[in-house]
Amino acid sequence: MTNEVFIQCRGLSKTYKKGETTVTPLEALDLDVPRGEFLALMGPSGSGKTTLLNLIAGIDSPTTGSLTIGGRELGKMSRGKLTEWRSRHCGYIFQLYHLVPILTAYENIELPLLLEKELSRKDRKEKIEAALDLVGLSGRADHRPSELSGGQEQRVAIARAIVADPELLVADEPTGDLDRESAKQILDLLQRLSGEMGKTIVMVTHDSKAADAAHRTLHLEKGQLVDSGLIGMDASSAGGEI
Ligand SMILES: Nc1ncnc2c1ncn2[C@@H]1O[C@H](COP(=O)(O)OP(=O)(O)OP(=O)(O)O)[C@@H](O)[C@H]1O
Repeated sequence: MTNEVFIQCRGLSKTYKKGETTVTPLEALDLDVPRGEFLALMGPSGSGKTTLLNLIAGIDSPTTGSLTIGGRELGKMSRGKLTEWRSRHCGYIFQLYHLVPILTAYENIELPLLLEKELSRKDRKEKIEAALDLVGLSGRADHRPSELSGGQEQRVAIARAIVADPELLVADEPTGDLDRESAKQILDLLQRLSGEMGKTIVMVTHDSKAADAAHRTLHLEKGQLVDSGLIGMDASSAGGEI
């Protein structure tokens, strides 16, 4: 982990209006995430975890406040620019993998690379094989999702998330549907991705054992952080080692 703040949220809020009702899943949130940190977010159902994750991943835009990632202000980007930013800089890992069932592991991992027109078939092959090797599934390239275990499917999904080499990975309950042993393999992999490859990882989880794999755990309640999300201000109560 470095001292450089990679993700910075200041006064970050998200509001949805449905008819007469206004819902505010996130309210005036301040958060610093250093480059290379593996951060876990916990909190009760409806506390705003997925909303925060989707803002950080550039899937949704904040209503007010600022969100800067790698020096770029995401809140000011148009929809098109945000989509372009996301495809280059952020890999998303879902609880239920979201693999395409009719494609093989190799073809699923290839999907994000098809957006990069300048990459040749050979370049793609090298990257896909490296990603398969990293997640320990080199022998399963030709298998479809239905021929893989849940843990293997999640490893293919992680290979797909990292194949284009984004600096940031967001994971929404990546171990939520897995047994202990498969969950441990996924968490070990995420630790390696931050520790050895310098990826910044933000992971939502309900499982405190999964959160233990992260450098730091923050808790959300009613759209606000219970612990300070700022580095150096309250590191002890944040449970972090930074
Ligand atoms: N698109 C939307 N329109 C209206 N309300 C929304 C929308 N997205 C989220 N919300 C509301 O925002 C609140 C926070 O939702 P969010 O999904 O971020 O919570 P969560 O902490 O991830 O919950 P869970 O652990 O159950 O996944 C909820 O009350 C939810 O109903």
